[in-house]
Amino acid sequence: MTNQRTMASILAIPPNLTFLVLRQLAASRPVAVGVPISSIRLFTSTTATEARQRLTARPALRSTPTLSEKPRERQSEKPGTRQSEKPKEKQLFEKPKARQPEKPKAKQQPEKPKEPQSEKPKPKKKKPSGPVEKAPSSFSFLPPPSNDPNQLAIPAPAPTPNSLFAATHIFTCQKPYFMYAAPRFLNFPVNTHVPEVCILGRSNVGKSTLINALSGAAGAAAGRAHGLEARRAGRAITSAHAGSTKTMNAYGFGPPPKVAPPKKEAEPEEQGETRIKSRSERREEKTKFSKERKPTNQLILVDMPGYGFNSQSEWGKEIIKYLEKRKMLKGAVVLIDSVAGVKKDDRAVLGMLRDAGVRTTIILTKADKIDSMEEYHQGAGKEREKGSIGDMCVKVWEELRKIEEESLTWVEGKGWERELWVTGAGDPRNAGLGIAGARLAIAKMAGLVRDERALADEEAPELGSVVTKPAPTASKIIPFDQIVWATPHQGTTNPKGGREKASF
Ligand SMILES: Nc1nc2c(ncn2[C@@H]2O[C@H](COP(=O)(O)OP(=O)(O)OP(=O)(O)O)[C@@H](O)[C@H]2O)c(=O)[nH]1
Ligand SMILES: [Mg+2]
Repeated sequence: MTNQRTMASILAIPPNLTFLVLRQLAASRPVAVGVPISSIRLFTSTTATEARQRLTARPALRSTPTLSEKPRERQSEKPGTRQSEKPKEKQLFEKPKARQPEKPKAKQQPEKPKEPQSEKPKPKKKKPSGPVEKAPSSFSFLPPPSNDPNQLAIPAPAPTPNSLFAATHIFTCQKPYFMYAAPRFLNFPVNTHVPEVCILGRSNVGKSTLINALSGAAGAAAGRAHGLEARRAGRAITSAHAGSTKTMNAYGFGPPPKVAPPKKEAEPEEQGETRIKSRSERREEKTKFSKERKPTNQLILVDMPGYGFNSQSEWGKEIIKYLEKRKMLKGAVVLIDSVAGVKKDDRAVLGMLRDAGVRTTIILTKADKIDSMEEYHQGAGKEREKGSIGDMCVKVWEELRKIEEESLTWVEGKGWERELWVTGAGDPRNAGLGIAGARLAIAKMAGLVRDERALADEEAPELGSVVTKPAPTASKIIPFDQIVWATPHQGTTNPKGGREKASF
């Protein structure tokens, strides 16, 4: 019986203390217990397993916390303040349930100021500090008459909307297409149908930026075209570092022209000729009929590597070959920095164009670097400031006239265009400054668009200034024979017999 009672009392003892209790019992009742040790061990082991089962069963009854609940517990519990760690007394005195609702109040308070914050994103957009005036889409100057004592540049009359629209359509009706990059002239694919215009200028003058602006990239976007993304969009890669364009890169604009496939000419043997063809003739013939691809675009612009700083002499040699040999080359656009003006390298390239007999148009770039839009217009006024765009135009004409002295054909109005076009292709403030005009200048040179203004820039005036009359209709062009030339200090006589004053 005593053994049974002992065992019963042991049952109520926690399992971790059974061994100690048994030792105490053995010490207090050394003889009377009389329980074999093996049975005690067995008993203790069974109670331990039962107790373990109970302990393990308790957590199983609890619902396992979800992922969303876990962070809540962590947020509410500060380190060292877990409820399980707190003494029971504290848990009793504390009234967490009553205080807990105060926390959401603290959360609600910051929510109120958030609403007005979300309503005020606009103050971040600061208005540009620069002028708000709208940039002219076409901006060009004509040279003053030789007898003008002031020798001021004359703002050219605005092109007709028809011709501006036609030129803009070519460049923007579809995405530009990056056709190829040719490191050497030999790498150029054969082209017998699509007119080409090349863009020349010193390194960093803004050639690639202008090409992007022509295709519709606005302002800063035109001057920040980098990497594969720009390539995929058909854009020219630009950089603030000189010498970024290292190959002759061709870009296609406008839809493909409708051209009939080239027909093979009759063989000389068939015509009874026995002449043996030279190697270059055979190669040309072979490429002409077998390798020329179907035209993809209406117009090709070739972005040339810049000359001057960071350039390579090899590029110059290849460019000269291109200018001399490319059959579909309709003209060259030479870009000149509005601030820097004509440099030694520019003179050398203009001389190259003169020698190769390539028709040339000058476009002034970075005109936005002149402080305000007012100064553009002051270029033509009598109270103009020094260093205005008008002064720059006068200097450019002087240079061109010096260069043309060595040629009989490459002359004002024939070899080079008298009208100077002013642009700010990469201007972040006045996006698109003069870009529509530049499109017209290029499309006109390529023979794709007619300039409908009553200008006679084919020939330089010998005496006085050119009289231009507003065209009665947008499409009518006054023939060269009908243009009336003004004599110095006199009015002009129009064909109808009346007298009219020289315009400008
Ligand atoms: N402010 C202003 N910056 C321009 C303009 N045009 C070009 N730029 C900047 O001038 C830098 C050179 O432009 P690019 O178009 O890469 O010059 P590039 O002539 O092609 O230069 P290379 O390829 O090195 O021969 C870029 O950082 C352009 O953002 C402009 O009209 N106005
Ligand atoms: Mg470039």
